Amino acid sequence: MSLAPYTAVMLASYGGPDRSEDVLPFMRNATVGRGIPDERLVEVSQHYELFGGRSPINELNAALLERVAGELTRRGIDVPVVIGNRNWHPFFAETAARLADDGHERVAALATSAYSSYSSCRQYREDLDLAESGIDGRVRFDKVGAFAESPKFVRAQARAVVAAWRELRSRVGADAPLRLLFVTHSIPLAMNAASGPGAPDARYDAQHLRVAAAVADLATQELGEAPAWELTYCSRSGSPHVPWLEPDVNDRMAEFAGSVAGVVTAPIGFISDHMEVLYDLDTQARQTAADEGLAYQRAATVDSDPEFVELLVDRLVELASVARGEATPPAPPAAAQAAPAVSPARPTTEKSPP
Ligand SMILES: CC1=C(CCC(=O)O)c2cc3nc(cc4[nH]c(cc5[nH]c(cc1n2)c(C)c5CCC(=O)O)c(CCC(=O)O)c4C)C(CCC(=O)O)=C3C
Ligand SMILES: [Fe+2]
Repeated sequence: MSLAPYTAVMLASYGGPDRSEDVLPFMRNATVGRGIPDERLVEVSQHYELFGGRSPINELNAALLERVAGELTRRGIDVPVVIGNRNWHPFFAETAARLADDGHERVAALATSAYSSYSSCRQYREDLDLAESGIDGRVRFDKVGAFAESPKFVRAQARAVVAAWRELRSRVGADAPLRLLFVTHSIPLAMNAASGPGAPDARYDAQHLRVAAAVADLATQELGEAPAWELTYCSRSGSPHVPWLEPDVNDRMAEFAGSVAGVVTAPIGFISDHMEVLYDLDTQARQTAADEGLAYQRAATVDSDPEFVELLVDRLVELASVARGEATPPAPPAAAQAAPAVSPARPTTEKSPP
């Protein structure tokens, strides 16, 4: 198997600080031009300080990189896999320069964001473009697209949900009412509306709702009970006057107090135990649960699930065959096809809603 025309892979991630002095500069990079108030940056710095002034993201990416490289090798593909980040060292530009010096001209970029939105997708493309022009186009990056809506991703999430649900059940008993809260990163409503290729169902929240429904279906088959689930959000930032996706996972949990015995949170918006998972879920939401008298279990992220790593490498191989002209680009999610931005003439057999 081959990854031609690509001679290298860059794991393209968010980046994060490794020491206290770097926390604020990192956050200023991440939010430049975004109107995020300084109070919010100071508050989020404290989340990093709780964990020694460092983000877990760099070690997680290093380990993921090894697994991706291992899976490529297993398939007989021998290319270097390197890391590049949007907001901290090694920046895309630094890695791009190294790749160019090593003689690479076409590189496959694999972003660590599973969904499509400005922050998780287009901004990566824009920053890759900047890195390319910074080295006079000596390296060209092609980027793997959003991959959340694929069976391997859904199955990996479902395995994590099933394990967490069983764990919680064993603590609270067979009849206790439980809830399953899928959690993702909140984004501004305007960014949500602009996500995906333009169809209403391509919005960021709709992508998550489809993944959540598919995960819940699989988990139901496995568990023999149907968890009552909903989608909630974490990490709202920005000015209080700008609307972001809601409800916040903590607010929702507070509403359960008295009627629900426990909750499983499933961080489907994060591929590994990023700071949002360690702080927003394992620290803050866990505390909210304790305050509200709810039993609490957080489902694992898909990070080390072998099928997740397979999926990433499938997507790299697919990107390469598209670049070679042997395959057509992957179709957008089914729902996006069903509701194109510009409606074609409606078939006359279509039923109108009641
Ligand atoms: C959709 C999305 C993902 C998921 C997709 C993906 O994974 O890419 C994500 C991931 C991440 N976000 C991260 C960190 C931060 N995000 C911030 C700010 C923001 N995120 C946003 C969105 C997202 N963010 C948005 C709309 C903002 C407001 C500023 C803006 O409009 O762009 C800020 C500034 C402080 C604050 O405002 O909270 C920080 C520090 C880290 C690293 C964590 C670690 O260190 O482990 C990761 C993986
Ligand atoms: Fe973020």
